[in-house]
Parts: sequence; C-alpha cells; structure tokens
Amino acid sequence: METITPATAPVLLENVGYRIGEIPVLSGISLRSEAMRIGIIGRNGSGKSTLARLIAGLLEPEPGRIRIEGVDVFRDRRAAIRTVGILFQNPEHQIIFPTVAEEIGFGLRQLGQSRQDAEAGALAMLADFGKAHWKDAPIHALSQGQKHLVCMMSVLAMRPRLLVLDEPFAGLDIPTRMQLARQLNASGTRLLHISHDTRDLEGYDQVYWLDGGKIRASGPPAQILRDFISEMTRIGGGDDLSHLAS
Ligand SMILES: Nc1ncnc2c1ncn2[C@@H]1O[C@H](COP(=O)(O)OP(=O)(O)OP(=O)(O)O)[C@@H](O)[C@H]1O
Repeated sequence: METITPATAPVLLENVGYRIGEIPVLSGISLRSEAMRIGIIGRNGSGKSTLARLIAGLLEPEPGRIRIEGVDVFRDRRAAIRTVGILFQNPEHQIIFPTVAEEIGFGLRQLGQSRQDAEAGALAMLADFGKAHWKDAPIHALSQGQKHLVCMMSVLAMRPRLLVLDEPFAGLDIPTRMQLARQLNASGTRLLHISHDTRDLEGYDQVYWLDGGKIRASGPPAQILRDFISEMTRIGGGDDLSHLAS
C-alpha cells in the first residue's frame, strides 16, 4: 500500500494566517491530514468560519499555503470547484435559485455540463435521496431542515473530494441533524467539519481544537473533545464576556 507522506496529504495547510484589517484572525495554522473525517472544534470567534472559507478557496491565506488534493484552491478556481465543496450554517447564504432542481443543477452547470445533463444529474440526485417529488418545489416554501438537505444534495451532486461543513447543523432538531449526518457519512466524501458543538464530531477520525485563531491541540476526538468541554465549562463558570467585545 502506498504510504501517504505529509507532502502529499489530501488536506494540507502550512503556516496559514489571515488578517482582517490589522487584526490577525488566524495565525500559524499547520494541518496535514489524510483522515476521512476531520473535525475542527472551537468556540465563538475562534476563527472557524474564516478557516472554512480559506480551505474552500474563498479567501487567500497570507501568509502560508493551502493544498487540497494537491490543488491550490484559491489560485486555481477551476480545479477548486471540482475539489472542494462547502456547506454553510445558513442555507440562505448558499441558495440562489427559486426551485430545487434548478438549484441542484446549477453546480453541475458550473462544472461545464450541458443544461440537459445538469437537469438529468439534478433529478438523479433527488431520486437518490427519495425526493424526486421536490423537483419543482419552490425553495422558499421548504423548512430550514429541508433547505439544508437541498444544499447538501447540490454540493454532493458536484462530487467534491473534500466537503467543508461550516456548522451546517446548528439550529436543526436532533432527528434532522442525525439524518443529515447519516447522509453525509454514507456519501463516502472526505469531510472537514467545523463546529462549536462536540456532538457533531463524536466518532470523527481526528479533531483539531482552534482557539484564538491558533491550533491549540489535535488528536483523537475522545481526548480533544473531553479537554474542550472541560475548558468551556471552566470559562462558562466565570462572568467574563470580554471575548464578545469587538
Ligand atoms: N468582517 C469582519 N470584520 C472584522 N472582524 C471580523 C470580520 N469577520 C470576522 N471577524 C473577526 O474574526 C474573528 C473570527 O471570526 P469567525 O467568524 O471566523 O469566527 P467563528 O469561530 O466562526 O465564530 P462563530 O462561532 O461565532 O461564528 C472574530 O473575532 C470576528 O470578530
């Protein structure tokens, strides 16, 4: 079996930083992983969403470099859209078309498929999820959980090598979270799941703890999530809200 050396790891971040104005939001992030389910845990304001956008190639790291499956996802956008997908916390930030089939077909059009092929691909995806009857459904009439499912189908239809999840389950009830998580796991796609909720990352292969824009610890979820909960409980026991100041 081929040994994966760090230089060829499918998810590779080297000394990544990012500033907003003068403020360093992320610094010194190095992460090499060939795990199929990678978790990133961190509290509010730790830089999770910024990191998700960097890994999806929507922001440029400065300094540092990011390679996903060997692709420079910021500079090589053509390759990046075939390589990385992202699911946002709020489906409204993702959805642009009025009907379900149009929304799912849009990603396939971006991959260069003809209108006909994209429509057939969208219908096949809907059928796979047992939702063929949603084809012409107006998205605005769907529930929040249903909108999340449309976003998930749209991104999975593009068959990304890595799917970045930026807290897509926040605000969903327990059965919906469980059902969507099961669909993602069954898709066989490499997942990089960013969350402040330890429940999302139980059973993951490897977890990184993001704290104040830096990686504080990494390892198996049992250990990292336990340490995270105990630190969050300790902080929550105090009255200091200074981290919420802008
Ligand atoms: N547009 C912006 N202008 C100024 N500061 C910003 C901007 N966007 C993010 N920040 C700051 O960058 C830091 C990281 O933000 P980010 O949204 O990445 O964190 P997060 O861990 O995803 O937070 P949350 O869990 O609350 O969504 C925060 O301190 C935030 O205030």
